[in-house]
Amino acid sequence: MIRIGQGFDVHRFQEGRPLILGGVRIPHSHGLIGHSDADVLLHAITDAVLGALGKGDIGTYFPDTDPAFKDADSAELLKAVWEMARSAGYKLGNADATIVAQRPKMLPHIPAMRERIAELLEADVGRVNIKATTTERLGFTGREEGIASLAVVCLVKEG
Ligand SMILES: Nc1ccn([C@@H]2O[C@H](COP(=O)(O)O)[C@@H](O)[C@H]2O)c(=O)n1
Ligand SMILES: C[C@@]1(CO)OP(=O)(O)OP(=O)(O)OC[C@H]1O
Repeated sequence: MIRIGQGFDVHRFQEGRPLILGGVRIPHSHGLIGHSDADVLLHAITDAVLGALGKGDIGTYFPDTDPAFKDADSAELLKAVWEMARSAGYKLGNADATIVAQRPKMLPHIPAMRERIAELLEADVGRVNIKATTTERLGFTGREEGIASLAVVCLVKEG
């Protein structure tokens, strides 16, 4: 059995916040704000896993009104969702994601993000691909107001 899910998320920049993407701290003047640590890449991947499972979205399980998830480590949220996939008998086929950001340059940080995401999804790093693009200074990402991420996840189960 093969199941596919997609995810999309956006978070706003604020000066002086830590920037955490794909579970990796990235040096930058601004970080993202949210109820959690605002890891927009892990949120998109979490939603893609839930989409593949047909189990709703990240806010269904971790509401942004619940103080329990204030400043939550998004890696822990993805781990909990991955446990749902694993207990249903799925393994990662592959994950592919795009970070939409004018700055900072993501390329130097992508190997570390791939390693961390592969670890969270209990898969070889070759099954995880992360890309980055600017929007050529157009729109909210181009104005550096925030970062968007998109993700697709394919889950596979024997039989
Ligand atoms: N924040 C970003 C954005 C892009 N990259 C890398 O640059 C390449 C060219 O980006 P364009 O938006 O001009 O197509 C892109 O393919 C990425 O490799 C990046 O590292 N960080
Ligand atoms: C992760 C959660 C929960 O802390 O909060 P945020 O960091 O605001 O992220 P978002 O992608 O807006 O929605 C999911 C939330 O429920």
